[in-house]
Order: sequence, then C-alpha cells, then structure tokens
Amino acid sequence: MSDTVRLTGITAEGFHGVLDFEKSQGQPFRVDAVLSLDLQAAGRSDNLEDTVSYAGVAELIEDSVTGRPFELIEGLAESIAQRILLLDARIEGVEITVHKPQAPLEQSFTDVSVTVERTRSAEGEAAAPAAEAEADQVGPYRRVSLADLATVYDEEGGDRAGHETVWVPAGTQLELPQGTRDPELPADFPVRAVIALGSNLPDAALGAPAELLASAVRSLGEADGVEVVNSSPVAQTKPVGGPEGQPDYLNQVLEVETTRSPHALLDLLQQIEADHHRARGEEAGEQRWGPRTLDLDIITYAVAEITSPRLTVPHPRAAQRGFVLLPWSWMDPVALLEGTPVRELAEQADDAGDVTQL
Ligand SMILES: Nc1ncnc2c1ncn2[C@@H]1O[C@H](COP(=O)(O)OP(=O)(O)OP(=O)(O)O)[C@@H](O)[C@H]1O
Ligand SMILES: Nc1nc2c(c(=O)[nH]1)N=C(CO)CN2
Repeated sequence: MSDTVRLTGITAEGFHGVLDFEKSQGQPFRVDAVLSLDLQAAGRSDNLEDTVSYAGVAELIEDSVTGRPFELIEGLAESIAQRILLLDARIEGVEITVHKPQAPLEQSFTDVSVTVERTRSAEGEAAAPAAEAEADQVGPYRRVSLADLATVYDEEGGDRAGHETVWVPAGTQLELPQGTRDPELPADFPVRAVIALGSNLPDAALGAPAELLASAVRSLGEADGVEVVNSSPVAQTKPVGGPEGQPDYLNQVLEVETTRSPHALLDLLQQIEADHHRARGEEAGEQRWGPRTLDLDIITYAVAEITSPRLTVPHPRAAQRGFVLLPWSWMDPVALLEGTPVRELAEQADDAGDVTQL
C-alpha cells in the first residue's frame, strides 16, 4: 500500500530546546508529516468519513508544537508521530520531520531538522499519552499564563507576544519584580547599558586604582555577551559619604552593548569586583561607602526600570552623583537619564566641584 497524505510546512511557535532561553522565549518550528493509509475507499466514495481529515492532523501538530517543551526536536517528532498513530487506527505509518530554522547555532545555516518514521506494526499501541500535551507541568517545567507575567515582558515587544501561556522552570516565582523588564530575561538583541566604575584602594597584587579600573574595563570587554562601546576619561573625585578621611576615588563610566539579562550583567560585575579583591560585607571589613579596590554599578540598562531584590535600575543615586554624571557627560554629551540631560544633572550635583578630569 503506497497511498499517502502529506502535510508540509505546518509552522508554530514552540519552547523546545536544551537552553533555558529557548524554553522561556520560544521560536518557530516547522513540521512536515507523511501519513500512510489506504485511500482507495475515500477515492471511490469521495466521502471524508472514509479517510483521515488532514485538518485534524494539522491541529494535532500545532498543539504538539505549542505544547509541552521537549529538550530535543527528536522528542517532539516522536511525540507527534505517536499521537498521530493514536489519532486514527487507519493510519498505518507516519513520517514526521521537525525543522528548527532558528536553532541557536553560531554558524550561518538555513535549517536543522530530524525525521522519524514510525509504523503501527512496529510500535503497536505503545504510544505516548496524548494527555501530556495538555499538562501544565512536565519534568522541571511548568506552564504559566502570560497574564501572570504581564509586568515582565520586555519593551521590544518580546518573543512572548502572541502566546497565552509560556513554559518556565518550575521553581520560577510569579511574584515578579516590578518594572518594565524582567531582570532574568536576556536581551533578544544587544542593548546599551551604562556602567560606573570606582576605586580608591590599591590592591597588593593588582596595583593602584588606575590599574584596577583599566583591568576591570579589560575584563568587561573579554566577557561573553558584553561589548564595551564607549568609555569616559578617568576622573579624580572627592569621596561622597562614607567614613572620614578615606582616599580620593578614581571614577569612570562605560557604555556597553549587552545581550545579558540585567541580573546576568550584575553577576558579571560582581564577579569582576571579586576578581579585583573587593571585600564584601561587614565580616570582610567592608564599610558602607567605605574604601574599596573596585566598585561596579549598573546605572542604566536600555530604558528599563527595574526593582528586584538585587537590582534597582536606573541606579537610584546616580542622578545626584557628580562622580558618575560628569564622566558620563564627557563620554556622551547628549546622554539622558530618565529624560533629563546628564550634563544638566552633572552641573547641579553637590559634588560637581570635586570632580577633576585626569
Ligand atoms: N544598579 C545597581 N548596580 C549595582 N548593584 C546594585 C544596583 N542596584 C542594587 N544593587 C545591589 O546593591 C548591593 C550593594 O552594592 P554595593 O556594595 O556595591 O553598593 P555601593 O556601591 O557601596 O553603594 P551604592 O549602591 O550607593 O553605589 C549589591 O549587592 C547589589 O545587589
Ligand atoms: N567620589 C566617590 N564617592 C563615592 C563613590 C565613588 O565611586 N566615588 N562610591 C560610593 C559608593 O559606591 C560612595 N562614594
């Protein structure tokens, strides 16, 4: 028997993939299906009841693609094949190809796909439970309603647009941070962030504050997902706040392009601080606003407003700090901070007179 029903190019957004962002952001999958079944009766009667409606098959495929996330496209293809065999006993065999044309590959490519061929005789009735597609929790992932995530879609429109539900790691807290951007979500394309650097304590191994700043800039430039696109001259500044008598600071401001999420960018800054022997916490002898080998702050991240337990963006004290605003305005004379020219804010800062360009 060589009759077939062929459905080609059924496309829908799904959340399949090994990488976390694939599970949260989604991407298009395309499915081709070839069903083997005897079409002679339908050909003679010209009656839909004598065959398998391709509409039902298309619906099933779309449901699988948009449903529970699989790590592998092999898993998705297998599940579709089994579900189609369960759909109608007249289907004797099925060949499923799943394409993933936007798979996360660094190389230029047009498509990646897998094809599985399954027959009823080989598989018997041992098929995957169709109900899986309806489940709200599968393995370590659970399905949540987009309405619950309404405050955290990214301002670019977000890959989540158009989905009523998304799959997230099961432990994800739905008490989400406030703001315009989910601090856990990486950027779909590089966004600009402004980072402030400060140092007023030499490190025995790594050198004087000027060397610590230069080394931090290098570390940022070498990090994954970050490109330094602009840097200010270094400023010598009088300490603002903190204990009496601490040494003058060197301060600098950078602009970076990053695809890292806000939290992942903060992780990187804190790692670089640690690599430069920044003491953290009172146990390590750190005082609030006291002397430090290296301090790295996120001043802005795109135009996002973020308030999470770990991160406030824009930096809540940046608009009053001449030691941030002046270097920033030297680097970018037309920069704005929440709609106000940075140059104007710099002039008004109490410590503006204590900032000298080196
Ligand atoms: N925009 C931000 N950039 C960096 N850290 C932030 C930001 N918002 C909140 N934090 C949090 O602030 C905590 C304390 O950071 P840190 O000790 O470097 O503060 P600081 O630089 O001494 O003070 P300030 O925040 O006034 O500059 C960090 O652990 C971090 O989680
Ligand atoms: N001049 C100057 N003063 C500060 C600085 C700094 O970088 N420069 N950082 C502080 C806490 O981050 C507190 N005070």
